[in-house]
Formats: sequence, C-alpha cells, structure tokens
Amino acid sequence: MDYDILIVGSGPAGQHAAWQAARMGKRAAIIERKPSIGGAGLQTGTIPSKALREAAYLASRSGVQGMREASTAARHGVLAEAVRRKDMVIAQQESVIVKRLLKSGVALIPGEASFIDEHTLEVVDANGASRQLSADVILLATGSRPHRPSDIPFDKQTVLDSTSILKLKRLPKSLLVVGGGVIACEFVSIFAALGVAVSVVDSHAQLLAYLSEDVVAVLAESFDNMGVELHMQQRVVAVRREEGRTLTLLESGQKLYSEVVLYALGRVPNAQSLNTPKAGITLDQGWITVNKQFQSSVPHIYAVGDLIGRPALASTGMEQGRAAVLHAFGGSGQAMPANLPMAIYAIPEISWVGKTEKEAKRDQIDYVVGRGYYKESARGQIIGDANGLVKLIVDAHSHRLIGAHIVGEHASELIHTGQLLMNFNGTVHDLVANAFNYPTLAECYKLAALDCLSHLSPTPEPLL
Ligand SMILES: Cc1cc2nc3c(=O)[nH]c(=O)nc-3n(C[C@H](O)[C@H](O)[C@H](O)COP(=O)(O)OP(=O)(O)OC[C@H]3O[C@@H](n4cnc5c(N)ncnc54)[C@H](O)[C@@H]3O)c2cc1C
Ligand SMILES: NC(=O)c1ccc[n+]([C@@H]2O[C@H](COP(=O)([O-])OP(=O)(O)OC[C@H]3O[C@@H](n4cnc5c(N)ncnc54)[C@H](O)[C@@H]3O)[C@@H](O)[C@H]2O)c1
Repeated sequence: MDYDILIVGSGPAGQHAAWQAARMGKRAAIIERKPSIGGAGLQTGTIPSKALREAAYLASRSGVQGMREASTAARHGVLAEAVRRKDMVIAQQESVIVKRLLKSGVALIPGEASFIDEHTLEVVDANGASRQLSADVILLATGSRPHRPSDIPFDKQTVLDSTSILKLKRLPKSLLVVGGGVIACEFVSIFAALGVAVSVVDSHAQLLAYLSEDVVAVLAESFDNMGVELHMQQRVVAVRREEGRTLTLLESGQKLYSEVVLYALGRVPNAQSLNTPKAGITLDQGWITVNKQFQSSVPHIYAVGDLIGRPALASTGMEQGRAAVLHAFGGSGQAMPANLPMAIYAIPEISWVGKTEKEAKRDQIDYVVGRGYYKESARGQIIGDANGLVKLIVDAHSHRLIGAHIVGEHASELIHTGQLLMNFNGTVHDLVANAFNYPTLAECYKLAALDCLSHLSPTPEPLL
C-alpha cells in the first residue's frame, strides 16, 4: 500500500484526521481538488463569514444607529475593509494549516479523488494527469455545498448562495433572505448591521425553530432594532430576476422585491465525484451512512464531517476526524466528547450545549431553569449589552447541569464553562461555590445558578 491512510478533502474534518494520524506515526496524505486548502471551513464558510461578521459587528457599535446613519460611501468603505480583513485572515490561516500538516509529515496531493476499488483511489489533477494511490484506511471528508434547486436563477450577482454572497464587492440597498436557519441569521446580522434593508422569509413561526423561544426572542429584538422585516410562516415558491431587481413569490401570493436575494435552505453532500459504488459504500439520499465509529458500510472506509450530515459543523467535523483515526489505528482514549457546543454567530451571538427545555420535556426529565441576565452584571452594563442572557437547565433531582443556553456578546466563548461543568458531571452548587473574575459576563453563570437554587430542594438526591 502507498499510505497507511488516504484522506479525501482538506476541510476541518480531513485536516484533523490527517494531523491525528501523523501524531500516531502513520503515513498520511490529504487529496484536495481545489487549488486552496481548507474546504468550506476556511475558504467559503466558517472563517470568511466570521471575519465579515466581526467587521459588521464593530461597525454596528459605532454611534447610536450604527451604520444605518452612515453615508453610503462610508458603508461601502466598511465592506471593502471587511473583505480585505477576511481575505487576510483566510491567507494567514491557510499558511498556519499547511505548515502544521507538512511539519507533521502529511503529504498534500492535488487532484480529485474517486474510487477504483475499496483500497485504491484515482487522483486526477487540474492538468488532467491521473495516478492511482492505495491505502489500508481511506477517510472521506469531502464536505457539502449549498443546496441550489434548478428553478432558482442563481447568477452570483443578484441571486446568491452562501458562497457567492461572500464575494459581493458592494453593498446592495436591499437583501431578501430565503430561510430562517443558521446561515440566514448570520448573514442577516452582517448585512443589517451594515445598514442594508434586510427581509427574511421562513416557513416556521420562529427563526431557528429548534431553539428556545426566550433565547430567539433576544435575537428577534436585535433584528427588529436593525430594521429587519420578518415574513414568518411563509413559503417561497419562486425567485425571479427582473430588470434591476429580484422578485420573490410567496405561497400566500405576496410579492417581495429586493436588489439581491440570498437563498439559504440547507446544504447537499459532495459524494458524487467519489464514485462510491466502486467501493460498495452505502448512501442515504447522498449522505454517507456511518456507525458510531464513523465507519461506512465498508469497515476500513471512514466518513466524517458534512458528508455524513448533521450537525455538519467545522467544530464537530474536526472531532469526528480525530475520533475516526483513533478508531482506525486502535488508539486508546475517548472517541467523541459527550457534549458538543453549538454557536450561531449572529448579532447577538447564540450558543448552547446539552438539552433544550423541549428535549428535557421529551425525555421526561424533571428540571428547573435559572436565568442570569447580562444587565444584572456590571460587565454587561459596561459593554452595553442589556439583553444578554445565560439560561441554565438543571436536573431537579441530581442538581446536575443538563443544558446551558447563552444569547449575547461572547456567548460562543462563555458556553465552554457550562460544557466543562457538564462533562465533569457538575452541579449548580459547583457554580455557586466557584469564584469568578469581576466584572465579567461569566458571573451570569453564578446568577443563573443562584436562580436555579431558589427552585430546588436544598440538597440533591443521592444518585442511584
Ligand atoms: C456560511 C457558513 C458558515 C459556517 N459557520 C460555521 C461556524 O461558525 N462554525 C462551525 O463549526 N461551522 C460552520 N459552518 C459549517 C462548516 O463550514 C462545515 O461544517 C465544515 O466546513 C465541514 O467540514 P468538512 O471537512 O466536512 O468539509 P469541507 O470544509 O466542505 O471540505 C471538504 C473539501 O473536500 C474537497 N473535495 C470534495 N470532493 C473531493 C474529491 N472527490 N477529491 C478531492 N477533494 C474533494 C472540497 O474541495 C473541500 O475542500 C459554516 C458553513 C457555512 C456555509
Ligand atoms: N455557526 C454555525 O455553526 C453555522 C453557520 C452557518 C452554517 N452552518 C451549517 O450550515 C447548515 C445549513 O444551514 P442553512 O441555514 O442553510 O439551513 P437550515 O436547514 O439550518 O435552515 C433552513 C431554514 O429554511 C426554512 N425553509 C425551508 N423551506 C423553505 C421555503 N420554501 N420557504 C421559506 N423557508 C423555508 C426552514 O424552515 C429552516 O428554518 C447548517 O445546518 C450548519 O450545519 C453552521
């Protein structure tokens, strides 16, 4: 065999799989078909959108009305600077990743990979040159791309997906976002903060329908303050390009006009180019099916990241890549961490770990809720975040933390306190007994824990 492990795809999942294999002394190679390393995580998704969000967020903090009172020239200037920063961050991160992989001894092979048989891949590079490579283990991490129905007239100018919107050179006057999921909420935040007139159409009654009402209410209020128009419980049936504008037609018959449309209704897997039938791999509607160890139906072929479906995050893909390699080479240690944090980088940020109230009810868990508001903490007042909230969900019998939900500035960072407490089976009493820096937003954990105590019996019941 040419390698111990061949990894297809250089996104977060593939990178971390390769890095883990190299740390275990294995001969590892990553095959990537794009000229740049990093996948959607670095080139077209996570990092560019976060870099733009940061610039938009800082702009939104200038003056009472943020960018809405700024001149058009000033707003375009902010976008130009944001794009420059985004491109710089991508270049810097790409250099860090490439250096790390090469230093660890991982080979980077350009070209598109497809199966010849269950141990052999054909790799065709950009010049059409082809070669065959074999390995004991093959790990597929080819990711996903935006869902682009054939009846939506995508043109990279006025009807956009989450990849082409990152390339906008000037701010549109108005933007209509189809969908009220994660991608929608992040781009609504960016463009509304930059002073664009934004409207959203979503089929649910609530944005981010799976999250708690009280958490999403804070986001909805922020959107309202930025002038975002919500069209909830409405379905989009058609999008058309007209002279100088777009028309979005709703099931209700309503017509919405905007300069630009962002279509953000999920993603589809990059599985077709792999020619999976040659290796006998089972797929479910295009997604590769795996067991808990990330083995496909062919045990030495693993699949991780977006290619296996939800949660489809860079953060989880990295851990899946590491866990799959540990399993493949018999390494010891834990596989996937028990509680995976999630973050939505909207304005404000939303982050959570563990169960929602809906899930606790579904699992028939007796629980109490405690809330700590940013406005009650000195740090919250100093930074001017009056609406932030730390919400804890605690098992009423064991007093253990079973869920933490945060909305507000730095939510994506703060969540890790709750995550660690859950991973160490901590209780609300641990939070109350812990000293926090003052003034910090993290103190809201203590406020929320004290609120929980007011609804709980004084001592937890012993665990059976
Ligand atoms: C706008 C946006 C924002 C996001 N924000 C976040 C966030 O804040 N946090 C977060 O955790 N996640 C976020 N995500 C999700 C995250 O980007 C993905 O979950 C992650 O990139 C998936 O990693 P992956 O390694 O599975 O695949 P990808 O990153 O998609 O990489 C797959 C790679 O495989 C290559 N490839 C495909 N087929 C072949 C082939 N046959 N041969 C060779 N190479 C091939 C592709 O060119 C690509 O480079 C975001 C996504 C989007 C779109
Ligand atoms: N911060 C992050 O972690 C992050 C950020 C961006 C993207 N992502 C990844 O990208 C994935 C895709 O995100 P997404 O936002 O495209 O999809 P999504 O599935 O999260 O949201 C789609 C939304 O569109 C609505 N909808 C469906 N059909 C509709 C119609 N005809 N008309 C109006 N509304 C309709 C749905 O009700 C849903 O709310 C996420 O699941 C996640 O894995 C993660």
